[in-house]
Amino acid sequence: MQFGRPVAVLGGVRIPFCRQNTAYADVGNLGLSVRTLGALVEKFGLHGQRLGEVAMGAVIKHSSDWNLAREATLSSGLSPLTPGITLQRACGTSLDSVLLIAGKIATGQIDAGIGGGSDTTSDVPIVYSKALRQRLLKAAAAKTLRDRLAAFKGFRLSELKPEFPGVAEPRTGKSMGQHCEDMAKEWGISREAQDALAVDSHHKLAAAYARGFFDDLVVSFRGVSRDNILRPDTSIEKLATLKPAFDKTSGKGTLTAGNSTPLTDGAAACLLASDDWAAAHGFEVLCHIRDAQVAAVDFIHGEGLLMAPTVAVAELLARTGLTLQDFDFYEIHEAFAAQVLCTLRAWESEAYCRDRLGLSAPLGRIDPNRINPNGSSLATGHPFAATGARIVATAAKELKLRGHGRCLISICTAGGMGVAAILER
Ligand SMILES: CC(=O)CC(=O)SCCNC(=O)CCNC(=O)[C@H](O)C(C)(C)COP(=O)(O)OP(=O)(O)OC[C@H]1O[C@@H](n2cnc3c(N)ncnc32)[C@H](O)[C@@H]1OP(=O)(O)O
Repeated sequence: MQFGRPVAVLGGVRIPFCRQNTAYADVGNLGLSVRTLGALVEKFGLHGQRLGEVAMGAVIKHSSDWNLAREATLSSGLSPLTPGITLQRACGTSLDSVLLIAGKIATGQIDAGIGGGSDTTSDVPIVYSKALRQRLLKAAAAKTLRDRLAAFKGFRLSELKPEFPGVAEPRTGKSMGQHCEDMAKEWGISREAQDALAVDSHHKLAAAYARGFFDDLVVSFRGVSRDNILRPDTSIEKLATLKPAFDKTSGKGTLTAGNSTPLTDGAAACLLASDDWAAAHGFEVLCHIRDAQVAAVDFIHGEGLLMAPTVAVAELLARTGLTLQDFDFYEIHEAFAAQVLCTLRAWESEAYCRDRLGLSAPLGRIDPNRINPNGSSLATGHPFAATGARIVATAAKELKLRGHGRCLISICTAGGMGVAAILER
């Protein structure tokens, strides 16, 4: 994708992210999205305005959420004439929501729109067994009492066993954490390096809150005004005491609760527009989206599940003529500390860059001090479909404060995909 008309990011908001089964335990995706969209409408004074599109998503949602984006839009304060579309690309969802809106602005289909997403693991769809679902449907369609009762002939108590949505990849049966544990072993990522990255993320997020960075980015909800996952006082010594979470038996597991994202509830959204629309409404352009790229890896046949950002970024750099070092800072989603470190090591690896990315030289090292300057998912938490919009809003604010610069965004997703984008000011 290459943009035609410039696409401006005007800003974003999110609610504080909260650990599963805490402050938002009884809210649901619609409630999280409505609070967030409503706050964005408030921030930009968009009450009653008709925007071109609202794109939002959730990775785990109820069918009763219907078209979540449209339903949230109808309760947001925007004009009911604003359409809404719901999409899903696992943890890339709300970066993709932003990019969908960006594409529509770039091609002139719309002048302004909102991209965002939400997720809750506190209110997941728990369903009956397929056998019981079929019986219930048959019974509901039956025209006589006899047919209704016949639908339950041969019913077994085991059919009442509830089914929970899995966090495992359907093709491999392994969880994201197990896949990432495999990657950490393949790339030789140490426990110490993972813990250090995690502690750093908490400290950077705490510092950003302390200097007021999030004052206009995070809106309180349900009595919470700051991500309740954040542990400003965490330390390498404390993290070193935690037991492996995904490889509990081999004695070689390195991923723990401290260097993995916790299951999280939350939502985030960003306002995008053409330069003309921004000027006409008196809004400052925080930055522009220069370009973006999506890629996938063949994790079924041995590639690391969360390695696709290495490919997306390489392709993005090739198209834009930029090098990996041409960025003032990087927003690399921290699904797990190990996944960030594997990605960095792959970009530095001559063999990987040659054999997998088809490059004549490695993409090279990036300055660790330029990565996630305001903390990232290990400290904020990771409500899957909210993370992309959180990152875009954070990066746009950082660019505004710096006055100029360029940011590379990279997000790994379930299903072996990666989404990357470039923001510039
Ligand atoms: C989905 C996509 O498309 C792509 C992606 O992003 S992949 C990533 C998707 N996300 C996931 O897979 C979620 C992975 N995380 C999990 O499954 C779970 O959080 C987990 C299995 C890692 C841990 O679960 P848990 O054991 O319930 O964690 P939790 O009880 O909170 O923490 C365990 C201990 O660590 C401690 N701890 C955790 N983080 C800590 C920190 N930063 N500092 C100090 N202590 C910490 C806790 O206090 C707790 O200690 P106690 O036992 O003394 O109370």
